[in-house]
Amino acid sequence: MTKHKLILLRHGEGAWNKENRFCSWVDQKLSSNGIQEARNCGKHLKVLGIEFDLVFTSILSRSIQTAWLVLEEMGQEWVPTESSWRLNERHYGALIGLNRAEMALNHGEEQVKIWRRSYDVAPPPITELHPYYNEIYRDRRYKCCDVSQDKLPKAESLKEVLDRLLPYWNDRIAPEVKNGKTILISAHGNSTRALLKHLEGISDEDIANVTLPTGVPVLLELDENLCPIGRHQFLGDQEAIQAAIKKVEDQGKVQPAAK
Ligand SMILES: O=C(O)[C@@H](COP(=O)(O)O)OP(=O)(O)O
Repeated sequence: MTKHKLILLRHGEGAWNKENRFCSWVDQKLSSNGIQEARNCGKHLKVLGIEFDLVFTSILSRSIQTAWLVLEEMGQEWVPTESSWRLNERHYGALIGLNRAEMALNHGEEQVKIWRRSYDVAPPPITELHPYYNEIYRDRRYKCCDVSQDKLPKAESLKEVLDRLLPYWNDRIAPEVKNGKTILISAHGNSTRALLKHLEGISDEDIANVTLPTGVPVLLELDENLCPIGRHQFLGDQEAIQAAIKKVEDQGKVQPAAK
């Protein structure tokens, strides 16, 4: 049986991951910890003998920077890389820039969980009054997309992320996987969750329980029809990975001191 190896990666920790703010389409760079996470990821993949043929990223710096650092650690900087807005993080709309724990205090942990992890509920849309509206929509990178600027999202559910990601997967990435290319997709928590949901056939309910920590490579093995052979695996120290997953889940809870 043909086995295609696909590595999915949520970028290393970004400055706003650290501050527990919804970052989404704001172009934050990696924190020093995030740089180290990306480097460690590259070291780990090198030890495993992975040889990439192609790399796909979003058009947000944290995913591109992560891919560079991974490739540098692996001595594979030459590997062709392609970036698309379709791999961008979920558009968190009006929540962009807000602190998750403060939102939990003001709106309740359950509401924050619905905004973060439900499949088909979108957060309230971003408007022109939002402090990051211009920074996002006046950015030149969004003039170079395969849709016009006015068609870009103003908020997205995970379902809407999958809807805009799927054409790129089907037309651009899947054919390369089928051709036997070993591929790294360096993207984001929710764009990766959307793709995993699609490839593994995870239900709308169960996807709420899939959480990705930063900088941890996820291995997915696929057969010739791109059906998964077994479940996705987090590569690395399993205990540390479980602790990192819990930390991401707890970001949407009221901080103990404020309870
Ligand atoms: O937009 C963000 O802040 C996080 C995801 O946030 P949550 O869905 O985990 O709240 O995306 P990423 O760091 O992967 O780019």
